[in-house]
Amino acid sequence: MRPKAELHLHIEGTLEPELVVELARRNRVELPTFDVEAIRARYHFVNLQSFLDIYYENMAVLRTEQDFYDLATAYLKRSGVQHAEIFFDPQAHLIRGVPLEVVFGGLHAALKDSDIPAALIMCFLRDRGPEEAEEVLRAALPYREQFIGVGLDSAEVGHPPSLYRRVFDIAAGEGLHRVAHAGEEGGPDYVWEALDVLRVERVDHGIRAMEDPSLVARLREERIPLTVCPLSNVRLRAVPSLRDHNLPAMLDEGLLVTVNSDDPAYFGGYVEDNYRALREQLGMSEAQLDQLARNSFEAAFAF
Ligand code: HPA
Ligand SMILES: [Zn+2]
Repeated sequence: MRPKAELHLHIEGTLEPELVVELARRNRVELPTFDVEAIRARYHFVNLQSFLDIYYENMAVLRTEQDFYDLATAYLKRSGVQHAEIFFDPQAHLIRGVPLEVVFGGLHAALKDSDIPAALIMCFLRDRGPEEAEEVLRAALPYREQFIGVGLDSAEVGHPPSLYRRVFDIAAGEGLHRVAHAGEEGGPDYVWEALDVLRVERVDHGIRAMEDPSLVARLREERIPLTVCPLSNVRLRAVPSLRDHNLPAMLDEGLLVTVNSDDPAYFGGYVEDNYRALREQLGMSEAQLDQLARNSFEAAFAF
């Protein structure tokens, strides 16, 4: 296995059905079913929103610092990577009454105890608006040393990056790195806004950037990394099948693309599974896969 870094991974998206059941029992949370296979059988998605509905629903089992510790520890043990920059969604927990100190406490301790170097990137839920994002950032500043950057995720279309200018400006002022999901379901205009308005240093997904040649030129010239998630794109129907994925074309354009798992518990695999699918289903060469793995270290913030 070639060494690689994971740069697009939502820690809540590593919540495997087995852990959902274990945590539900531990915390006495009612579930529609305690059958692991029945939980997994629900993971058929038609778009981003249909995934997000289940993703947020399952988070109900995450209640204590120990839960967040166990979640992150389980991921780090099975990630198969040498370095990880990990997203988390504090608002998804705050709105359920789980305080920020519980989330930071558990995740930070897990990263500290891990053999793999890892860092946290705090994401704003773009479908909850810019005011709440700013509140969360201010509430997180006492934990400033525990995260390296901010990101923007959740439902993309209708929630353009430009709405988040102020909170990203504040983050930049705090010396935080900046990334945003853009061009997953949204068009190239969302990627332009992420670059021009939010001043992001990496674009998460960004596959639809390929629809705009001048945007492709900008990304190439500035060597802006794109964190692509092939199995996620197939499962959320951002692409019809892996054979139709434009990842090889992105490489051919000279873009700094990387391969990542996004939400591996939901999309059928961790980073190595994504590489294997690219080899087996898309026929990508070992040289191309080597390039993608090297890119992941060049694109990392904290490596
Ligand atoms: O792929 C994603 N896109 C947007 N928001 C998300 N939150 C978890 N995964 C994703
Ligand atoms: Zn994502």
